Amino acid sequence: MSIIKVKNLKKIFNGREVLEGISFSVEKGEVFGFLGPNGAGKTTTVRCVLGLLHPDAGSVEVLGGDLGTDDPLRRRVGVLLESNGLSDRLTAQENLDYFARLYDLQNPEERVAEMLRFVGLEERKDNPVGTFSTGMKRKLGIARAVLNDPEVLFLDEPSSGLDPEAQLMVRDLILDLSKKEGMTVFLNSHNLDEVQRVCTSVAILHQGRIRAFDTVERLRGEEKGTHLEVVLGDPASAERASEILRGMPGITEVDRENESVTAILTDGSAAAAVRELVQAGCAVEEIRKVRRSLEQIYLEAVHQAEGST
Ligand SMILES: Nc1ncnc2c1ncn2[C@@H]1O[C@H](COP(=O)(O)OP(=O)(O)OP(=O)(O)O)[C@@H](O)[C@H]1O
Repeated sequence: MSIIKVKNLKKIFNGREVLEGISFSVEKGEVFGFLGPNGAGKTTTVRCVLGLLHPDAGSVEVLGGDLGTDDPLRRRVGVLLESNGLSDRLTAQENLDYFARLYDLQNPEERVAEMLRFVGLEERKDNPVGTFSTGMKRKLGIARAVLNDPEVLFLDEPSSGLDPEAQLMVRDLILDLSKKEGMTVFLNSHNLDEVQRVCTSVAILHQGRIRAFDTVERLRGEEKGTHLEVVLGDPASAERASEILRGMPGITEVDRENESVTAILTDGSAAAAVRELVQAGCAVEEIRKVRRSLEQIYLEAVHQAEGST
């Protein structure tokens, strides 16, 4: 079931098409990463999805409706944009109490206590937020965004400006929300490592067009099998090894570059393949399983797009 559906979305600013008819969807329970270089149109897309900006063409649906016009629907959505939406003068508890009243929660005290625990801030609940570190403020911002137990959560650059430890805490919170609470998460981020670790699907936007949109697993080619790289002692040995691998069942997409041979293992074990190479007299120096990183995929998509414009 699609929680977010974007179809042929167009947005024009000052006569310039900033979004050129983009389409993507986010399924229930997914953590979706929305990627793209500066100025690609990510914020514009998110503002259209949240109903803060009116598209020039196309359609946007969140939980089957329009967030721009449907008040009850907005209560089923959590949003954490650049600012954490907190008052520095109030304590952590007072901040959440305020939003609990705003959302008209049924058991506000319980829910606020639960959320302070969830983000690990119960011991600091009586301190003014102005005394908090950037990481603590971000965690409280996430607690604020999920206070009303939303079905879908929008996060804009949740780890920007955070040190590695705080980034890790934010990442764990996102994974907890997705795995334990079954929340659908829309993550707008430049942090490819974070996206690779938490997202199940991604879209890459570049100059107002979607250049890639798929599950992380498929983009990394993992559904095809295990990607292997075999390093041999010399190019001749590598050529011989690639011929042998090409003739083996359960191995596809064999490619050689200098002393290195890459292949995809669709069936059988890497050890059995290496045994055959060694028995045939190939000087195998190293074998490793390789995974395409999201960074490679991202850079390829962006460079391809730049080459085609
Ligand atoms: N209100 C506006 N009026 C005119 N142009 C705008 C407006 N908002 C955005 N733009 C332009 O639209 C393009 C896309 O901007 P957007 O902020 O959506 O990009 P982004 O992908 O979010 O970038 P970043 O990663 O830097 O935040 C940019 O060229 C920007 O200058």
